Amino acid sequence: MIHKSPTRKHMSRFCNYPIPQTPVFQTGGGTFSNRRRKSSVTPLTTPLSTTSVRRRSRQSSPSRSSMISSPTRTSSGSSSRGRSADGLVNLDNVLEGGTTQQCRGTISVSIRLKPSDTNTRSPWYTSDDHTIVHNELGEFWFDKVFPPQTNNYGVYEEIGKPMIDKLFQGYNATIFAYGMTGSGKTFTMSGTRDEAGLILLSVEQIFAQIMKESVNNKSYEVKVSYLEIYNEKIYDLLNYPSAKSPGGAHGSFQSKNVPSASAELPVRDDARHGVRVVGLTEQQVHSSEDVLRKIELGNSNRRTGETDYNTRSSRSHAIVTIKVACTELLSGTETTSTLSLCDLAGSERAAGQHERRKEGAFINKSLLALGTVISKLSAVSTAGGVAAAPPPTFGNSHVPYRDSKLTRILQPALSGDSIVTTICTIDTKPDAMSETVNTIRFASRAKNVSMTVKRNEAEVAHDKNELLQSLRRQLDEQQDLICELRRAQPRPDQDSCEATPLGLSATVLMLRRENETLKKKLQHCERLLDKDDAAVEDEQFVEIVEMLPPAIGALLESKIQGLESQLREHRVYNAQLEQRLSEAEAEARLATQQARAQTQALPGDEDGTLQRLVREQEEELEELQRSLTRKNKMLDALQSAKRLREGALRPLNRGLGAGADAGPGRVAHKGSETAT
Ligand SMILES: Nc1ncnc2c1ncn2[C@@H]1O[C@H](COP(=O)(O)OP(=O)(O)OP(=O)(O)O)[C@@H](O)[C@H]1O
Repeated sequence: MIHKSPTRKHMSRFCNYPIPQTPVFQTGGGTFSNRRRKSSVTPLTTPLSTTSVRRRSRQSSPSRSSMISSPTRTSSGSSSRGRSADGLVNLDNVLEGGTTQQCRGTISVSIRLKPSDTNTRSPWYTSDDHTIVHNELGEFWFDKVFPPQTNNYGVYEEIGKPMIDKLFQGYNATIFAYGMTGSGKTFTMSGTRDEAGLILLSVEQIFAQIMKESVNNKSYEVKVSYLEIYNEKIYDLLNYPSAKSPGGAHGSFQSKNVPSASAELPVRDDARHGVRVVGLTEQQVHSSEDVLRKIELGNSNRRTGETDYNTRSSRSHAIVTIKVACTELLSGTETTSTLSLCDLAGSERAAGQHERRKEGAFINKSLLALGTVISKLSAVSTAGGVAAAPPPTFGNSHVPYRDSKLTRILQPALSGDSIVTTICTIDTKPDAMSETVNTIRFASRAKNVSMTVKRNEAEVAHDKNELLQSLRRQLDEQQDLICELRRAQPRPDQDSCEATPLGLSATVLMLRRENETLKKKLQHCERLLDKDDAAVEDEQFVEIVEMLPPAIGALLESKIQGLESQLREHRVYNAQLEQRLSEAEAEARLATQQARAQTQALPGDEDGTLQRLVREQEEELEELQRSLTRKNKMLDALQSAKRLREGALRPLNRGLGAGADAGPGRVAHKGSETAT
């Protein structure tokens, strides 16, 4: 089957099939076109053409789908068409009992070309969004190919944002950058001062999403951890000992802070949590600025050194993990998902300097281990994918995860605990050819790996007291942070800054809003607690409730109490609003009188200050009036809901022979007297 160009145009941009315009040979996710000539490139240790290249003609056989897992293939038979909102997440939702509990598909793989810094013509170029072409080796097809002019935001939009969406649906997500030294992994993940990278952009999106979701009776807690694997040892980048001695335990690297050997952390298999790094600190964060500060601290601790290709080369693999715990306030259930962002150290040829050579050996060994794991997974996926059955789950015995710390840490993600996206960065200059081809080969294999990813389950994590305490803690922390930010805020004019919110930075305003939301949630929880203790005194009501099945009785009681409680709260709030309104009216009257008097006294008030003052007061008055109207409407709605509820209970009362005396609205409990 040969795809013609019109078909190609109409295929989804996220479709996993290679859709060449000409007959092609295929290597994993990448493809060789039949324009391929005999390669004159020698540095390949294993020629691509002899490893996994298969003739295109075979692809039309049933086994074709096994070579590259199709995102459209699911056990439920659902199609991935219209899945474009998921961006480069190559997975289909699988419906179980009406809800999505897992996804199936493949690792998504993209290639990013580094802009050339020479005038030499590169043999590599992109022919469309999915295809990278080498003059001699031919075409390679991936989920996305980013041409050199793409900026970090463009990359984030395609591969970061969809992962954040999945994170908020309860899935874990992992993004890792792979490529030779100097090809742009750190540039992509961490960015520069002028151009934010995937980490910062993702974190900003997470907090923006939290602000959006918090109004729906949800509370969020975000924690960050940051580790590096240097010479096969794991270190906590956020918890370095303060020892600062250039050229310490690990020789000469540019890091200012040098860890003592005791900082090495062990990795363990834990029956409850799976693979975990023991002793790795998780620090709570409240804003993207907060995360940024921590990442900057971590980066300053990360080992860097100079290589032939990069003056500031990362000599370690670094993994930032952002854990987002969402608590449903009404049910008390908690779902935790994690986003892992990995900036791997770059593969390289042997360096001249001893220290670089030693580091390079460790880096290459662990990247080789990762390559082997990916190859195994790819092979298992290819074999398992022949049948239309779901992809196999990979037992530890098949895949050598234990060959390096990197693969051990990535094991849960690669075994279906997480949605995985990889961005492979390449430098297209001629002397990087061998490493670039290795990267393309790695990417092609990764492209074959099938995954079944489970959504994290909600757990009943807290009783209400714990929840209340946690919210109080969050509130205190928010308030401390606001005070801190206020103190740090430059104040050109002491009075005006305090008096008007316009004097505050956007961050403080955002924190204030967040704080307000938290306060409301706290009050809500306190009310829930009060309700739990409130005794229902009306005998008839108790009798009715006791006759009902316990679950319905409890629900009914809780609903009634909720309504009463809301009604009381709105009454109080209404009274406060009325009070504020009359105060504001009085103030406005006074201000108007003063303004008039002063305008008369100073007919030349050309700057209009007084008029502005009056206008502002009037606007505030109007806003308060609008707010009061809104509250009154809510009060009406609540009262009408209460009437409905009483109406619904009436037949029950009658049925029990108790309604005659009780009458509508007499089902009462502690504190409900004022609520009719
Ligand atoms: N897409 C890009 N656009 C502009 N500059 C880039 C790009 N990619 C990389 N660079 C620049 O190239 C240099 C090396 O990039 P970077 O440090 O990100 O490489 P790396 O792959 O992380 O290398 P290593 O593995 O050695 O740490 C940096 O100066 C970086 O700013």
